[in-house]
Amino acid sequence: MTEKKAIIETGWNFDNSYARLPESFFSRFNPTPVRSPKLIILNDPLATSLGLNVQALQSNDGVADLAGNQIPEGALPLAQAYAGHQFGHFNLLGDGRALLLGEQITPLGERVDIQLKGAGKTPYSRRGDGRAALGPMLREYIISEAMYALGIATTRSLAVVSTGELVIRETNLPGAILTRVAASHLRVGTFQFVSNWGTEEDLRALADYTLQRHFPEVDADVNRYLFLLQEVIKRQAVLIAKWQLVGFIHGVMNTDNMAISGETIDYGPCAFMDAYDPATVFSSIDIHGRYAYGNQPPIAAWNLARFAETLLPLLHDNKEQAIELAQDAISDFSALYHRNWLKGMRAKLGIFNEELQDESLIEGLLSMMQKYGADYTNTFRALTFDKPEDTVLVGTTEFDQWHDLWQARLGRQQEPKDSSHQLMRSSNPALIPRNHRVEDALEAAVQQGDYSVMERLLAVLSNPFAHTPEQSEYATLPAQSTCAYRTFCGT
Ligand SMILES: Nc1ncnc2c1ncn2[C@@H]1O[C@H](COP(=O)(O)OP(=O)(O)OP(=O)(O)O)[C@@H](O)[C@H]1O
Repeated sequence: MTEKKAIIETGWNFDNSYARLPESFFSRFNPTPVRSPKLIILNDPLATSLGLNVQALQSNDGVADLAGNQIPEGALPLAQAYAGHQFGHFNLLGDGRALLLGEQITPLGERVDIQLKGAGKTPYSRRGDGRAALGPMLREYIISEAMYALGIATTRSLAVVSTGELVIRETNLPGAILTRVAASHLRVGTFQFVSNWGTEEDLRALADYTLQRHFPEVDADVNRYLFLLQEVIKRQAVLIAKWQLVGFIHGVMNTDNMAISGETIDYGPCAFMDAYDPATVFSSIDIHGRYAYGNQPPIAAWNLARFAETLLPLLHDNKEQAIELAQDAISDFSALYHRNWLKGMRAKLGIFNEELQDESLIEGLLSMMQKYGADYTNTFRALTFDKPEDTVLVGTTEFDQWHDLWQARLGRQQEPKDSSHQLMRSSNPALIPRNHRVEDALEAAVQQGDYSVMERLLAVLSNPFAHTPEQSEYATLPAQSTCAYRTFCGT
């Protein structure tokens, strides 16, 4: 009897709804094969939840899929066209180094984009090489997965494959491809592209597609395009509030990096704030602080206004009335954002009910943190565990006074102290991806080929609210302040 070798199916289950949109929205294009692909990291739980077989993905065939060296059955690779305001300047862009393989239909019936980032040149590459370097792709993997564990809507990372080829940047760097998973890659910039270069029919097709994909609950008797605008605004209000609450700085909030789904997208120059300061900027290219921590909410509103402009022809036949509808919707953003932020801040301080003075209590703490350069994450953590001695604020009379006010505030609510502690524990992460920890992990990986540092970091980051001793170790600040820390994008 001859033994049959069992073939394990990878589990790709593609549908390609985006490819059914007007042809001008994208370019069908295949990935450019790479010399010697090697699997660096695979996200096993994510693969399983997508209906993919981990063992099959680890095999030569699986790695060839993730490297773009072969096209999985049912995939229809394409580069999406989009435009965007980059630092306020409008440009025609598009996937210059990413290719959408297709939409994976998961065992739960959900539809997610599977995209290879760094898969080679596309018609939108302009002068770029279509490639990505290993360090930045691992960085995207680490931070996006940390954001997911923090409960923040985000694109996810399925795998990183090294290519065996070098990419030429300031120096030669090892190349890599990231497999990104997203609810979709529809961006504010996608609408800007169609609004500028398409017909009204194209715009309606895009808006209808987006509604069907992300907001299928839309009622038949409402203005569906106004509903789309309002829902996108709501999702962004939730998202940006969550960023602010954990001290996340995106770094490059261009309109092409604002996802219609409400997920965080593009982990280029992002980083987490250490000492609390609204003016914090990490990105080396953000010279004027346009995307500083404290500017993120108004910048989100600005981006949403650009989104609203694209929808004007669909909102109402009468231009004036369309503008009025759009303006009303946009003006809701700051109140929506503020409500989400305040709710989150109350939770961070163990407060369940609402009092008018809560905001001044919160502002009081934040301004003390700013004055004394207190670490944002660790201060809330210290308060969570009644360990104010762990913050630099202790010893100042301002802090003692503030602490009394806070305790009195907690005393005025009906909840037992234990419940407040529970709420704080689940609202204040024990740790965030500290810049120096991320850099250490990347250095070991890229310079020495040692992935163990990154794997340990990913393990502690996967459960940020556990408050274990190991996490405390990872929460320590670097010996020197990281204020001078700079991130770079476009690699
Ligand atoms: N090496 C490259 N080759 C070709 N195009 C590139 C390259 N790097 C960036 N681009 C393109 O430049 C534009 C802006 O780059 P940005 O760094 O914001 O995007 P990205 O990180 O490649 O993609 P995404 O926003 O999908 O995460 C995008 O259109 C992107 O495709």
